[in-house]
Amino acid sequence: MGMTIVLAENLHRALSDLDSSARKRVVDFLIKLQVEPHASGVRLKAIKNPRDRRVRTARVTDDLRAVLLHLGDSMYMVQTVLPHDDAYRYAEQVTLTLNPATGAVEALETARISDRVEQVVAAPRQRVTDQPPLLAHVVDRDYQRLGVNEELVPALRTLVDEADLLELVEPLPPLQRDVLLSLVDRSPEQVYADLIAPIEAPTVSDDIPTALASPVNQAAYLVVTDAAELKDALAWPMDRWRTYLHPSQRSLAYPLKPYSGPVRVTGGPGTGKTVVAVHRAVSLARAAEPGERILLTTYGNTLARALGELLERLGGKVVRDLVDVVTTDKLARRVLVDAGRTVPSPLNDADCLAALRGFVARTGSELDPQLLRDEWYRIILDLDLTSKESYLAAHRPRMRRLSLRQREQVWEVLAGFTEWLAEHRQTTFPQVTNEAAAVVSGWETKPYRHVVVDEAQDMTVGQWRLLRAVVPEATDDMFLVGDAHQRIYGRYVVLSHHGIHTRGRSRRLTISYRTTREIARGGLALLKGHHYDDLDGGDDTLDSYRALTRGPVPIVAGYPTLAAELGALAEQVVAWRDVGVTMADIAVGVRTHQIAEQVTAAFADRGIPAAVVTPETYDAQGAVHVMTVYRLKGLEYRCVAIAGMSEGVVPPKSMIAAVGDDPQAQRYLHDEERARVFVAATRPREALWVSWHGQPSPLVLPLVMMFKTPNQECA
Ligand SMILES: Nc1ncnc2c1ncn2[C@@H]1O[C@H](COP(=O)(O)OP(=O)(O)OP(=O)(O)O)[C@@H](O)[C@H]1O
Repeated sequence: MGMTIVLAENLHRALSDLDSSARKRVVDFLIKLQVEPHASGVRLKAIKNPRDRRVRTARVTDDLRAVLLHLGDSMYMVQTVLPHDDAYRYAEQVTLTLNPATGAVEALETARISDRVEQVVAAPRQRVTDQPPLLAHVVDRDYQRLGVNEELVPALRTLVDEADLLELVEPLPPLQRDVLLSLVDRSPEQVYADLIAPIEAPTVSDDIPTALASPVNQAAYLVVTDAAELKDALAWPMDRWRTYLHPSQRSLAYPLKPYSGPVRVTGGPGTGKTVVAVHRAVSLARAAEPGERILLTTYGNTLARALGELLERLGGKVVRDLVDVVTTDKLARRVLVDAGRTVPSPLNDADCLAALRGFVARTGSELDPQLLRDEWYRIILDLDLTSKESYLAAHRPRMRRLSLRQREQVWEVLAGFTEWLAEHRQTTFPQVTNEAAAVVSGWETKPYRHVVVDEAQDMTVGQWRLLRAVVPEATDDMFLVGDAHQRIYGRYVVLSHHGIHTRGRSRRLTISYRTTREIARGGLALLKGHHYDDLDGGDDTLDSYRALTRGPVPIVAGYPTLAAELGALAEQVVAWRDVGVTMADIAVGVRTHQIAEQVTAAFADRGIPAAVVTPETYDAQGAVHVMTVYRLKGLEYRCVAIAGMSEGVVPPKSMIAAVGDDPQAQRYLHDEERARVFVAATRPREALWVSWHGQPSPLVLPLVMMFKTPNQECA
């Protein structure tokens, strides 16, 4: 029988520093260790004077040594792989302990921790400054309750500078690091609620193999017992989230007992909602009874494709085959086709608007086609209203105010338009969705046992009706993730009004794993002073939203002309490339397709490869990805530029003119546009650029105030 091998998260970090041939040698070594531990190639050596007697080293290449801990007759934990001297230094000082507060198994580098503590305590700036300590609001008992190593406390009491804190936390295990960085601007109670309370059953076991099975440790260690699993876990490139979910994420995706009904998870950008949704789909698929199917759905094509890829990478083909990954629009068509109906290819939003324009021009109506489409989509079709009376009496949350006479006119034009569409054998997605919801409601056997929804904030009422109807009301029936701050299509929904009751089963994720603190701060500034809902009629807030890594300050700059702006942006792209960012890890988000074309043309003139991204080309290799801010939703890149953020473009002049002086309509327009800017601004993992020509859009002014360098003048 082979060995049980425990892979520490640390090892993955060490592997990312190695080139591919060295990584392959590490994988070969680990497979030998797992399969034939006594083979001649694997020599495990105890070292002199270890702090932890279980420590062993092993040769991987002439230069590289693995550092392991022998945890029992047939169990080894692999901590890291380092160059020879570093490996021995690490091996001498590492010690494996159980955190009494959290139950986490922690590999502590005691000497490094002591050195950092000494440095901080002795740092000259501590003595000359009269600033209060950074963590003055935390008392010793808090540290104990939050599982912070007691050796750090003297340094934590005195440090005044966040840079010192970053130094201090660098050698710590991930959970302690998260706790300490979170304490900078949160109370100990909030940090406890966010990071420690979600650790289910933090029963501290003295026995490390037993402790490794608890959720908190599954976040930092992967236990493997066969070579295939080992190979898969070390496949490259490796996404850390595949294996090391944060306890607050893991407890959502892999709950200890079934949920008694629908679950709602909210959280700001990059908090891992998609990752949790995909893990949830995997966990449901693995537990599925024969014949049960799972639906994993979202709003747009690009995202659905990305979800399918994540699912397969995480769960493999067996899981992928049990889960239908489709947009909710496609689901609607599929249901009708399965019911034997003929469905013409539906018009998309833009085509529907064009058809309405033509119809309005032919009938001589003076109503604005955009308004007509909004009334049709957001009220008549969304609420599935089939009579004029029901339309005139309908509740109109977040819609433009219209007089009774105007609404009568709207109904008449739209009744005519609906007939015209039917005569021409055309339909739209909301119509197909309503028909599908009605059809599937009548089915005794539902097509799915579980439904998982990503980007829930952008689903329409009609889509919720359909989603509720495709799955029976039962345990674990629906799992929804979303964020109203990122609602870019203005669909305000109260889930409980549509038979989706999540009360008592809602959770919020708060740590962004994507953005830097600087970018998160900018994102929050964009939304400051505005209110957001929690998808179920309550309020949501990003008060506890935070990022843990640092990065460059966003570049926020205005130019006199579009040509000057795109010239400067091209220089920035070259600067990113020069520091090693690949072209396909750079995205440019703009407000319109026309500006997207102008960006690619300007880049082409300067020899920078760039492609306007569609769902089919979203992974275009070797080129900067240029797209509208809508398409950036759900995606992420190392560097993101949002360009053309000028007054009159964001929001577009034509839309401002169309809403006229109705203050409510103006507010909704600005809310939607703000959400788009917010979504775009929170896509980068490392660097953000925001620019405009002429005057800046009022929506980016908070960024201008926060980041603009004094020598950059607005044009
Ligand atoms: N536990 C984790 N450890 C490391 N990385 C993680 C973890 N969870 C998520 N990530 C990474 O953080 C990034 C954001 O995750 P994800 O896309 O799931 O967030 P999201 O909340 O859906 O974001 P958005 O709302 O902005 O679309 C991804 O790169 C993901 O791989």
